[in-house]
Amino acid sequence: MHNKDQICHEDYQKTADWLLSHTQHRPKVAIICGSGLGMLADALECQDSFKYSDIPGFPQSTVKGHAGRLVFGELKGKSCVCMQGRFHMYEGHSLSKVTFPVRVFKLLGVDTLVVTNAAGSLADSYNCGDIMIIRDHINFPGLAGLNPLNGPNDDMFGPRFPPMSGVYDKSLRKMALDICKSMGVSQYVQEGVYCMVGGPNFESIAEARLLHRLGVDAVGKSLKV
Ligand SMILES: O=P(O)(O)O[C@H]1O[C@H](CO)[C@@H](O)[C@H]1O
Ligand SMILES: Nc1nc2[nH]cnc2c(=O)[nH]1
Repeated sequence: MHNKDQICHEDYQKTADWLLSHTQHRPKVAIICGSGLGMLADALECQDSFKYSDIPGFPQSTVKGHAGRLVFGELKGKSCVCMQGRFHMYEGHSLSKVTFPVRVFKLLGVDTLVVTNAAGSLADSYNCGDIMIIRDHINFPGLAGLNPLNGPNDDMFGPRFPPMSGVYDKSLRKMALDICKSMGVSQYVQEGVYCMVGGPNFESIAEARLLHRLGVDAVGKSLKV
C-alpha cells in the first residue's frame, strides 16, 4: 500500500527501463549539476540527451537557469549521466520526487554519485567563489522529520536505518583535492560541512549566525543524500 505521494519500485523501474531502451550508455557515475554548472554536461562526448518532459515519470524543473535535461555521454572515456538541473523541495516537489532521479540512477547501474550546487558560505576563511568539497552534512528538514526515506522501506535501495557516517567517500574526496592540486587551483578549494535548509528564502542574519555556531561551512536549499 502507498499513498499518492509515494512512488513504488515499479515506477522507478519503468523510468529506468525507458532510459535503458533509449541509450546505449551504461553509466557507473551520475553527476547532478547545480546552478551554474550545467555546462559540465555539454562537455560529454557521444551524447544522448533527453528533456525531463520527455522522460516517463520524471519530475519537471521549474528553476530559471536549469535546462531540465538528462545527458548521457562519455567524460574522459568513462560513461556517465548528468542532470542539467535538479529538483528542490521549495519548488513544491515531494521529497520522493526530489530524489526520484537518484533511485533511477541506481537501477541504471550507477554506483558513484557526484552532487554539486550553489551555496552560501558561512566559514570565516572562505572566499566568494570558492569550491567546497562536502565532508559531512546537516539535513535540517531531515532532522525535523521531512525525509525522503519516510514511508515503507524499499530494501532494494538500502536498509531501513542507513548510517550517515561515511556517505561522502574519503577516497573520492582525496581524489578531487589531488586533482585540484595538480591543476594549480587548490587555493580555491575547501572541505567542510554543508547544511540543507528548506528555503526558498535565504537565511535571516540570526539563522546564519545560528548555523555558523553549529559548525556549518556552507548552506543551500539542495538535498544531498
Ligand atoms: O545549485 P542548485 O541546486 O540550483 O541550488 C542552489 O541554488 C538555489 C538558489 O540559491 C538554492 O536552492 C541552492 O541550494
Ligand atoms: N545564504 C545562502 N546562499 C545561497 N546561495 C545559493 N543557495 C544559497 C542558500 O540557500 N543560502
